[in-house]
Amino acid sequence: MTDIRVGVAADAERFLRTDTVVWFQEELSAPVETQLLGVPADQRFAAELDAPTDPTTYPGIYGVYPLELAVPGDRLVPCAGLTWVGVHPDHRRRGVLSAMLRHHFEQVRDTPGTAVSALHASEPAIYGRYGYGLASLELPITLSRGTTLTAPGLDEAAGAITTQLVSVRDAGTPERMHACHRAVADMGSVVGAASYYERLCLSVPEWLRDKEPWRVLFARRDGRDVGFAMLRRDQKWEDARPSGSMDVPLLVGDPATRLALVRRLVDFDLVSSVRLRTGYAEDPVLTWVGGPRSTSTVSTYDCLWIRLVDLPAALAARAWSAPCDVVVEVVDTYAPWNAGRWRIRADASGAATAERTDADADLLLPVEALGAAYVGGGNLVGRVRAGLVTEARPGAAAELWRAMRTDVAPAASMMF
Ligand SMILES: CC(=O)SCCNC(=O)CCNC(=O)[C@H](O)C(C)(C)COP(=O)(O)OP(=O)(O)OC[C@H]1O[C@@H](n2cnc3c(N)ncnc32)[C@H](O)[C@@H]1OP(=O)(O)O
Repeated sequence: MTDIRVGVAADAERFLRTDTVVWFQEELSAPVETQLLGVPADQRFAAELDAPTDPTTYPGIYGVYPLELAVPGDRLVPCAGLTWVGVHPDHRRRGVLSAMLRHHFEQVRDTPGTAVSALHASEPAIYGRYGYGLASLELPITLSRGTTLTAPGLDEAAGAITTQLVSVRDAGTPERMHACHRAVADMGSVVGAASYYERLCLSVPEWLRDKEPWRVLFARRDGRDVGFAMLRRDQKWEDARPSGSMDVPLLVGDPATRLALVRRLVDFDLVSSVRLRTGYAEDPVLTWVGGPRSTSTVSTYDCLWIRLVDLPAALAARAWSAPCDVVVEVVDTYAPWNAGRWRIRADASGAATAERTDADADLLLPVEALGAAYVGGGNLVGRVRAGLVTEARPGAAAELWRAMRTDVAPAASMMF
């Protein structure tokens, strides 16, 4: 078999061209570095083969956005945001992705301070084999114009919010978005680096065509930004009646701020439906409107996939919900340094350690089960019942799960 070598992609144009072939996209007029904004040059990687290949593209590419993940305990921890993954159609199904992911895990392992990798999957069947667990769900919610949102306990705080609509092209918009997001990241969501918000605010002509530029509705309290909704409207008329739609990929703020923002979003002139791509399993929006049948539609998709790359460091980085003392036997093919037996102990203060042990295992689990449970979304008892985790000591899965679960389900993470 041909050898596959993975390293930094020195040729940015070749990297971009590979992406264009993989995703069968039109070529954009924006400069190469503009299109790659947010992926630092030393975080663009490529696979090369020993055999001769097309010199204008790479056989495979991937990139990493430097992110922060909001974990239990109200903390932001560094997280490698795996993205731009693509294998040239001529080289698929020969192990290029597998080689790139082995490389990615070694890179993350060797990056001080970063213990987890996360992604959004193009197809859900790809990443479980590499140790990523499905950590949260996304429930896009569509609301009709004028939907009533009932939240008596938040009315006063929401009433103190004013809103301001700006364009992504207005000076300072990415910086304001970044500052708001870092200040109020919901548990389970990710926050980008400053350059990621510049990327969100790019106005590439081919992405716009007949569409309005993205806009940002900032929420302000006492003269300060406290949240925002990113939005775009699409004009439409049916039988001479306005039936425009609005797309909202990002909604940030504490509950009262989100209430004020959503109330404003369902009260835009000429817009008859608002699609919040930010919904999640325990999203208060679903409660405020009176349940799923009070929406126009609500659907369910996989959202963030999380992979523990440095298992003991990752487990120690979050707060734990209850004490536990459980020995787990971890199966990990792609990051073999995690494989084997670990004693996981959490105390009443919420601190936890994972240490190597020779003691008998209480639980046998694939590393993706810990990734799925990392922000409190993937029920370990449910996995035992589903035959995906094996319990040697009855009650061990419940003990570990009670320590890892969280009071509310993880929020949906923004797309990256
Ligand atoms: C985080 C992100 O960026 S998500 C974006 C992912 N990229 C895409 O979807 C772009 C289009 N697809 C591609 O570029 C490629 O098909 C990739 C990247 C998904 C897979 O690359 P390949 O080099 O073909 O994968 P590789 O040969 O290493 O396959 C490894 C295993 O995954 C399986 N696999 C690969 N792709 C898929 C898929 N789409 N669905 C199910 N299984 C898959 C292979 O069958 C193989 O299984 P095996 O180990 O049991 O034999």
